Amino acid sequence: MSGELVLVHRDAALLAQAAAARLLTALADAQAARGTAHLVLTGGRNGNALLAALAAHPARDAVDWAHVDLWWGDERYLPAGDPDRNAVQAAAFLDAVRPLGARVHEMPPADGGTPAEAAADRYAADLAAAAAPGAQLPVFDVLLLGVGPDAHVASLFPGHPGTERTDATVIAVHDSPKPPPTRLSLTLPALHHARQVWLLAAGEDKADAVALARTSPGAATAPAGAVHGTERTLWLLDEAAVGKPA
Ligand SMILES: O=C1O[C@H](COP(=O)(O)O)[C@@H](O)[C@H](O)[C@H]1O
Repeated sequence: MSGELVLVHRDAALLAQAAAARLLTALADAQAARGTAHLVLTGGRNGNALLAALAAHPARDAVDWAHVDLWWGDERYLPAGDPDRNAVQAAAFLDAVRPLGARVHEMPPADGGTPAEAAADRYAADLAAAAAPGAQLPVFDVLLLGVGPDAHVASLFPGHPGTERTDATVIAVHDSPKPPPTRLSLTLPALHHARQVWLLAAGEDKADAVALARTSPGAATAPAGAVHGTERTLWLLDEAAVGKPA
């Protein structure tokens, strides 16, 4: 099992600022070690706040963005440009790093005809194309996961069949308990292809999910507690999400 660390910041804004600074260092370290960095992005409140802080960070360009691959852990399967797509909510960050050469791998948007399964297969193929020969996935340097109030991560929801899928790296998720109902998600085995997993949670409404996940009851009950990095698993929380002052 990888090393696990819990860091608690005063509030959500500080959490986003501190995580952004930490992420820039992690990406620069990955590039120093391997020349390139693979980062998996998350949607949701905390993921969006982190990306906004990253885009505005004075040390943003300490990272060589021309050697960064940006992936998504999940996406809401909606048409391109829909304001509820994770990639659209991250547009300010993506628009800041694209001109610097970052390779942005968005999950396919719904086009009114392509089944979500075909879109998932397409993203799996994109991932495989970036992997070492014979592998299905690149090794992600940092994988960001926003923890939902029900302890879901990516689009893997408690009690939902997606948490059990081991036959694919990317799946279509139907009847999601959180709108929209159709989503694309990396599976648990794919999420485990990361050196560092960072779980983000801020706010009182996340306290129960964090407490439950930290007891590791299993993926079917709390997917957030079932994802671990091969080198490190980092819980990045604010005081409200731990339910008491640190
Ligand atoms: O729908 C989603 O929600 C979660 C967490 O969102 P939050 O707003 O409760 O923080 C996020 O991890 C996931 O990427 C997203 O699609």
